[in-house]
Amino acid sequence: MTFLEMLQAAQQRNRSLLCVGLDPEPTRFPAGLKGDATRIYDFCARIVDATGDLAIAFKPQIAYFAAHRAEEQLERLVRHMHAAFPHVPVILDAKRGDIGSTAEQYAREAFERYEADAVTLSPFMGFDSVQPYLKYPGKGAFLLCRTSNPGGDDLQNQRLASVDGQPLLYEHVAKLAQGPWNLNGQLGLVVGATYPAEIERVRALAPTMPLLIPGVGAQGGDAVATVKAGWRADAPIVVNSSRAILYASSGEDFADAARREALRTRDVLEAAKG
Ligand SMILES: O=C(O)c1cc(=O)[nH]c(=O)n1[C@@H]1O[C@H](COP(=O)(O)O)[C@@H](O)[C@H]1O
Repeated sequence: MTFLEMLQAAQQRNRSLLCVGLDPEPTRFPAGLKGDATRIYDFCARIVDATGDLAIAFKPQIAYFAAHRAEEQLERLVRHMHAAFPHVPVILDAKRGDIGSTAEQYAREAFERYEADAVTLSPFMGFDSVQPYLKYPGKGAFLLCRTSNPGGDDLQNQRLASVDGQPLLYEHVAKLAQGPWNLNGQLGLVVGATYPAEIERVRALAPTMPLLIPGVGAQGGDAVATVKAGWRADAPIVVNSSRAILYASSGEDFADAARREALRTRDVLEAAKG
């Protein structure tokens, strides 16, 4: 099964475009777990169990584990995701980007060590920095294109005078990813929910690619506008929310509250398909 097929199957099975982001911050854990980095797995596994039937994907952010020396907890968590929800793909958010020989190690880390189904990558170093990830059949790679943060403007909105049609940098990334870089149909693009007009533009340039769209929830992106701009029946969108789900309650009921928020967001996204 290809990564794209996995996404399509999860979308249909769970009737969902919602990606549950795992960005565990021990200081925000509920009493009993609060401040204890050895309990990252326990916190995240409760969230996974409470939301897995509502998700098109899970997206653990590697920095939140590595910063606490919790890489082994991340390995265990991904194994748990695969065992409990085998039809829900896992996107490792690592935003890697390096020369080919180093990229081979990052690819091995993402796909062999952590057993992720897809990874996020920075395309800044060019195609040879992306190619090693494409040697893993069935795995996906999402390239940062038009990111959700305000500073995304600094480079991504610059015009490339040397390229035909003088596109903006993010438009050029979208064209490369839809065209010559997408050797085996493994690529997708990252576009922020905070910029629906740019989602629409990316969708026009990359009509068949899966889009990973973070920025609803804590960053205030418009979920309805996101779906209207990016969703197509034959090209999935994966709309990520992390903190709004993880920290929906700081009490003992955190997993139930996470489920309620995931359900609410899932339903808003579904309704917006029209
Ligand atoms: O690649 C990403 O996942 C990503 C790209 C982007 O443009 N913006 C963005 O927020 N992200 C990630 O998506 C998550 C958003 O988290 P919340 O703002 O808490 O929903 C974080 O893990 C970010 O690192």
